[in-house]
Amino acid sequence: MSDDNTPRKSRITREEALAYHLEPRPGKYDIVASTPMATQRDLSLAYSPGVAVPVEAIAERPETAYDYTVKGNMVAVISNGTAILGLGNLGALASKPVMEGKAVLFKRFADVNAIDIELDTEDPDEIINAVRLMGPTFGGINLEDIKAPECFIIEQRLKELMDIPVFHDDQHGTAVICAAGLINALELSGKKIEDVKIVLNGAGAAGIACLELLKSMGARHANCIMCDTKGVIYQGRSEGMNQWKSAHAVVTEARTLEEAMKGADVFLGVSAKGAVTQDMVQSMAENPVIFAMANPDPEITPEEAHAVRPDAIVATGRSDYPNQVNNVLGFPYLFRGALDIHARAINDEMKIACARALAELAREDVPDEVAVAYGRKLQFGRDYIIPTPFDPRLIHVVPPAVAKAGMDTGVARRPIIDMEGYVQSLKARMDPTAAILQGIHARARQAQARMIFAEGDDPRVLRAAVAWQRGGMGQSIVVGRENDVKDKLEAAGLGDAAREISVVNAGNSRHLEQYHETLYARLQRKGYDREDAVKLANRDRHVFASLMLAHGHGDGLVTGATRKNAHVLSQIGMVFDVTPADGAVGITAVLHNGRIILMGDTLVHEWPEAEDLADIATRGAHVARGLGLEPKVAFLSFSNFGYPVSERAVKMAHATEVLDARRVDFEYEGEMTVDVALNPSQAAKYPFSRLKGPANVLVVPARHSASISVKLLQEMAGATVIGPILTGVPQPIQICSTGSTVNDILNMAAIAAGRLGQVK
Ligand SMILES: NC(=O)C1=CN([C@@H]2O[C@H](COP(=O)(O)OP(=O)(O)OC[C@H]3O[C@@H](n4cnc5c(N)ncnc54)[C@H](OP(=O)(O)O)[C@@H]3O)[C@@H](O)[C@H]2O)C=CC1
Ligand SMILES: CC(=O)C(=O)O
Ligand SMILES: [Mg+2]
Repeated sequence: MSDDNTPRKSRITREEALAYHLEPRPGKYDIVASTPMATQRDLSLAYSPGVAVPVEAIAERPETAYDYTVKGNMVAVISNGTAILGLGNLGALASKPVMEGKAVLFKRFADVNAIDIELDTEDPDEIINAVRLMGPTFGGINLEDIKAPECFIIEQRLKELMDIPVFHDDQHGTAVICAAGLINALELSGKKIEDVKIVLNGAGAAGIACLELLKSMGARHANCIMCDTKGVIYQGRSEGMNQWKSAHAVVTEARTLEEAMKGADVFLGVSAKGAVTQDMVQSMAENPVIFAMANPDPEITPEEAHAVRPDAIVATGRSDYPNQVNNVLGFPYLFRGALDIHARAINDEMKIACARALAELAREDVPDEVAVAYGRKLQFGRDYIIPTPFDPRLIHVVPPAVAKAGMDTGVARRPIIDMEGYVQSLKARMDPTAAILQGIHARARQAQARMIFAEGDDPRVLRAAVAWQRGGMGQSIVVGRENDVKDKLEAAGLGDAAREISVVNAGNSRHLEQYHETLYARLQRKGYDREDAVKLANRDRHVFASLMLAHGHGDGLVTGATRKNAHVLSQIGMVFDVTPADGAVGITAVLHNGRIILMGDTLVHEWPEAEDLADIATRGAHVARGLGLEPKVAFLSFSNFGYPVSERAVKMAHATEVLDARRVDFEYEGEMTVDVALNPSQAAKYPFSRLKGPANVLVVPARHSASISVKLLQEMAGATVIGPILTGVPQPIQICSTGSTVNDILNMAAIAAGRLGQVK
């Protein structure tokens, strides 16, 4: 956490942004089948002849399309690229990264399936026709980054033509979030919407919609001045006008933004980077509210605004400043609520319900996990006027408010009867694994560790080290040769990072003598003379990095991306006690399809006995708790509770007896097969089992079975694998695998920094 209660700014580079879109596959999403298509029977059901049955059912009763197809959870994100963020008209193709991004946000935040469709035309009639014809496919249409005034015509006409919600996000999504933020900002500055003087810059899609919504909430027409590239929109102006702008023209002497800003209480920017100067901000009324919402760069930065007006409440559209007023807080949840009532439209009442729900949520006590994720205490106030996008409450607070408003105003085809049940179902929609990864990174960010990256000769490691430091996670210390690190950073397009991260090696370390002494003291009775120890410390980066950690010249260590686990562990063992006898255990987290399991031992014990298996279970339970899971341990084998009989299975059953004697405080059971451990219907055959629910910690008989299982899940199912997490030792050391990506290395660094595996 930073001392000044503001988040650390994370910088991203051009190269990082391109790499994010390039890897692991071009683009940002895949489409995944929700049914298996494995057998001849599946084929007959999913396709011919079985598919004829739902076809006929839908032809007879069209509303059953919501039951038999993906329509009811499917939204089209449609653009022609004429107003891509604040970048202007860059065309349909160039808008695709933004539209794919919106599709991913729909999925990530509200479990709505969305697909991007870029239409290569600026002709409103062509767009209207294309979208109208797509109607049967989707439960809703999200128009995006289509410029004004064409967007108004397109949306209005499609609303008339289509029987599903048509929603231009830049208009109404932005207006809703702006309204939510403004309700709270005005509350904090002690002003009323009826009284405030509002200046809005940008008379396009977002601007017109924002002002309309605010007026419907009480803002007075005469108090609102709208500006565009030609200045103030006053009554009688003829240049650059259209009917939508005219509706907001006022009688005023002001002709420029600068003149309009004098004495204004509120500035709303949905125009372009840098459109507002410090002088303009300076001239505003007391306790001014400034929402500089242009993306990716605001009209004025919070630093610039605060420098001249410390009393200002400032928001931007970006995620790296406090108060992110961005439509990402709206569209996922508005559509979730609308889809769940099979809505015909998203109307004003639903939008206002969304704005009020967001405004109210920001005033509530913020759960610890959100505070941790943002690395600072979030409390309703000038730096927290609106919930943050990663707030896990949004999914079950906002859609019910939207759905209820839709039901009350008659747009629901299928009203929700059991609202409480609906709230529970929304909670269950969210993939807990995302929250777990977020938690790992949040805890690490809070620790602000000086992370030692031992393998500075590897470009992946260097990119991870740069991302660690630039991402505000802490300081990066790279072990490597200065010139080599510099060259490799340059080759990765990160040349300027060479000055930012520390590069340490035996040649430039001030502590080399100390390291030699420590290593010699440790190894002298293991057949090493002083010269051996000196050479080892100087030449082996795993040993050198471990010595740095041992002397407190770093707070955590990540290595293993370039050499096999077993080798790396034995080199670390030159400095630290990391053998099975010392209590070390490797636990791997496997994340897939919204589930997480922890598997052990994947690193240290080759062939564990019953006592070792009990240790592994205990360490697995410790890691589970560190991740916020209540541990349920299953000892796995090929048999269930004694049948078929085998020496190998018996040792797994004995492990439960060891835990009985130790009186541990977590659930465990065994031996059992993996399906009985994970599948409640299989588990039901053993009603005496002490596990209440599916296991989440799987203890396997030996390291080879652990390795086979993890790699099989990774290769066959595409599971995300984190680990092996080295646990049971006091030092925050984590060992990656040779196939690690930059993200995998960052995850391991975060685990080390958060001391997830460490024993107290
Ligand atoms: N934070 C958020 O959630 C959102 C932010 N936005 C941001 O709002 C901005 C506008 O988007 P959108 O409404 O879709 O685009 P449009 O193209 O529909 O409208 C742009 C408007 O801004 C005006 N404008 C452009 N540059 C200036 C300037 N320097 N000074 C004054 N007015 C200017 C244009 O004036 P004229 O009419 O004279 O051409 C036009 O009225 C973008 O930066 C976008 O990123 C948009 C949606 C959501
Ligand atoms: C956030 C958004 O939709 C925009 O800037 O266009
Ligand atoms: Mg947009």
